[in-house]
Amino acid sequence: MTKALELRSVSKQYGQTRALDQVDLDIGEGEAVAVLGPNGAGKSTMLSIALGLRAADTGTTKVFGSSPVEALKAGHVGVLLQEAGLLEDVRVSELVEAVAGMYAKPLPAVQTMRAAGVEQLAGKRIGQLSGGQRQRVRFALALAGDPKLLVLDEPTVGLDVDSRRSLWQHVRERVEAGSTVVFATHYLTEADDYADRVVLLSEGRIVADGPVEQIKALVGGLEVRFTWKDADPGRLESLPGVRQVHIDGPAVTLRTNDSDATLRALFLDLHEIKDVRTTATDLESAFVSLTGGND
Ligand SMILES: Nc1ncnc2c1ncn2[C@@H]1O[C@H](COP(=O)(O)OP(=O)(O)OP(=O)(O)O)[C@@H](O)[C@H]1O
Repeated sequence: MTKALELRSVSKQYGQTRALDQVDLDIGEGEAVAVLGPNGAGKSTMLSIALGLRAADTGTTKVFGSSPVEALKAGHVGVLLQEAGLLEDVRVSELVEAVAGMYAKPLPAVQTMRAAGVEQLAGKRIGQLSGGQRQRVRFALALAGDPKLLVLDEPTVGLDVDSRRSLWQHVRERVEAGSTVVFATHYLTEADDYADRVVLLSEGRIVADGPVEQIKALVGGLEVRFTWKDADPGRLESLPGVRQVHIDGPAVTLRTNDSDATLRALFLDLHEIKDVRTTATDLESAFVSLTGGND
């Protein structure tokens, strides 16, 4: 089966900064993949190399089996980049129509504008739009060619809650119809809610790659939270199953491989604790643990 995206040993250096270090990545058609990582991890660099907008120093990149530039020319790829410039003097509908006109099989402009929530803004000039409205126009331009692959770099930055929801709803509809979506985000809940797979980047390297559930499982088990006024870290560390102890004032969080054993020992031993809760490790904890928490 043709892959939507294939990176092989891709490296990129800016001066002394190694932005990408031997990255291998395969994304199949129909996948929804979130690229996560702290600031400077290499997310934008990786996406722009995948799009042919920056050249890698070494390695190869293929989009639907061709070079990224050929795939773009063929109209297979729609792109939303961080803070991409827009022409200030043209009206929204004119811009959407102009971009659609560059593709072989575009969506009707009205449909694109409706999908991106900019229908009501069609007659406005770009220069009159707010930051969030501009971001929705960028999304419209990414959709204009009805692409098989959507690449979105932090697509919901600056969007209000309703606009975010509607953007993701549209993205999911496209994925369900067979399109591929790759997006970079800092919002872990977006990866959790809208991606099937998470690629975690840290210092230019992929440190984890898999289904959301698998990434969560990598850091393992459950968290046990409770309050204990004068928590004794040594005692907590010696409880069965406990891998990690975090104390913040009276609030204690334990990460454990064996929550049953941890809870049994807690209740037997420590009568002063209150408000015990257990929760599955969330993506945020997985992220902090796997990237060293420098976001
Ligand atoms: N044009 C450039 N010139 C020099 N250094 C650059 C350039 N672009 C990126 N870098 C550096 O490369 C590294 C990776 O940057 P990149 O923008 O890919 O990270 P990112 O994960 O997208 O970060 P963010 O979450 O902040 O958007 C960073 O250390 C950054 O400072």
